[in-house]
Amino acid sequence: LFLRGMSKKELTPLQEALSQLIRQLQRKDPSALFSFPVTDLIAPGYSTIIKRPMDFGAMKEKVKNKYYQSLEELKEDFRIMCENAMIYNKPETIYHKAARKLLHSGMKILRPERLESLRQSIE
Ligand SMILES: COc1ccc(Br)cc1-c1nc(N)nc2[nH]cnc12
Repeated sequence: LFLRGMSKKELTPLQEALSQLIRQLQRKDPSALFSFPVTDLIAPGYSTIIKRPMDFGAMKEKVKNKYYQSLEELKEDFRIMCENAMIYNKPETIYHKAARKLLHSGMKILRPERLESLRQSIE
């Protein structure tokens, strides 16, 4: 059978790079506040206030489905995820502060020169 030879784990270089970046970013979210979607149960009115919900689980799904065409698209989703939390949650909350801290450390992991050299290693 065709699938016999294909180990299911066979990822493209882009998928490998994206998965590695997500692993590094998730390490900066030890409370796993960003691992799963925010529900209206956890955060009343969230789905009406936040137009583009995003979380690490959704990012992994997009990698698996080959949705991302570039590293930059992952960076964009990561930024949206952090900004959502900073929009919905007031500045003095732990969630707003966690999001700001995550955004800051994530932008170091995703800094342009880092993505540039990663991009070259994929081509
Ligand atoms: C998945 O979200 C959570 C899970 C568990 C717990 Br406790 C809190 C959240 C959460 N709560 C709020 N208000 N804003 C967020 N932004 C990202 N996470 C959150």
